[in-house]
Amino acid sequence: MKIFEKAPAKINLSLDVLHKRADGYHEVEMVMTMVDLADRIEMQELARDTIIISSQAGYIPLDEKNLAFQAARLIKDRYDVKQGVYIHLDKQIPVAAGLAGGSSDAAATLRGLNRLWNLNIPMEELQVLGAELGSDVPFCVTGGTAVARGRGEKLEPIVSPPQCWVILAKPPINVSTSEIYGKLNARNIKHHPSTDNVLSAIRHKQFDQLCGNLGNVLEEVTLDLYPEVRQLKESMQRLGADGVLMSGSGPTVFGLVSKEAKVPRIYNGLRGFCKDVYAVRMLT
Ligand SMILES: C[C@@](CO)(OP(=O)(O)O)[C@H](O)COP(=O)(O)OP(=O)(O)OC[C@H]1O[C@@H](n2ccc(N)nc2=O)[C@H](O)[C@@H]1O
Ligand SMILES: Nc1ncnc2c1ncn2[C@@H]1O[C@H](COP(=O)(O)OP(=O)(O)O)[C@@H](O)[C@H]1O
Repeated sequence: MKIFEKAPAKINLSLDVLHKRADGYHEVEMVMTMVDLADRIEMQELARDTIIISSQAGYIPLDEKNLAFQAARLIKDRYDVKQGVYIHLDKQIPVAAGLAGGSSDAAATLRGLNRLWNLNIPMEELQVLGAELGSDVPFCVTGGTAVARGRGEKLEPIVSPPQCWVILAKPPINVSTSEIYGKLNARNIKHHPSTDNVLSAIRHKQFDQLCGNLGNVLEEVTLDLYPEVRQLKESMQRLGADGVLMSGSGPTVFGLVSKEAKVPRIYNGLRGFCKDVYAVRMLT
């Protein structure tokens, strides 16, 4: 049997760091949502006890370093599954972008194999498994819109943000999440976003309020290290996006746009100097 799962990209509408923990992780408070840019994952049963990964993308690992491989191995080990699986990743989400492409592939693999092997694992249990693979995986298991706390695994689902266009632009650099967290001085953050204001704007479907309250403390680090990300943010603002923010640890910058008529100008303006530009909808 063969099944398919979609693995959408996430964006962080706000990302606050409360403090650095004794285990080295950072205690976060983030508002996360999914956008309509997704990898497509095909999973096919194999009688042999093996995990095989393939992808059309030449730039991701296809061995045990792949997060989809790790997800398959985890579920096989934990539930004593003797069959194998062939997993093909049709990558559409740019890699190491701050869009959780790998985490979403891992989450989709957990959901897919749960179906393929009729394991009937509840979603909450899949999220607990996902946390072993990465901090963003539990959110990606259920998707939607949520506040994430802890190191990202404590989730509180909330209503969808007001519908709008999301323009994503990734400059041609790779950013390491651990390097960015490593360079953050959690005791000396200049500007904390207000999670409450972001949540209130979402609950009351106030688009302008949402745009005015977007904030990400990791921008302080990434924008200083990579001036091209700061330039990209400024370009997106100049081209007329209503709210602009870096997603996660970067380097992708997203712009929220309410009027469809404004989208082509921003998209084409960015394409002039950035290859990876996408105009997508928020997933509601
Ligand atoms: C920054 C965020 C925001 O959504 O996303 P990305 O930029 O990666 O998409 C996440 O917090 C990233 O989640 P994820 O990419 O799953 O991180 P992990 O694999 O768990 O951790 C990678 C490294 O980041 C650091 N890390 C991660 C999460 C956290 N709350 N505190 C940390 O300090 C740790 O150094 C860890 O070794
Ligand atoms: N299925 C996968 N898709 C993308 N990247 C993957 C995957 N599996 C492992 N990786 C590795 O994970 C790292 C982070 O990739 P990704 O999840 O796309 O970025 P981010 O955490 O910034 O959102 C990259 O170095 C990449 O090589």
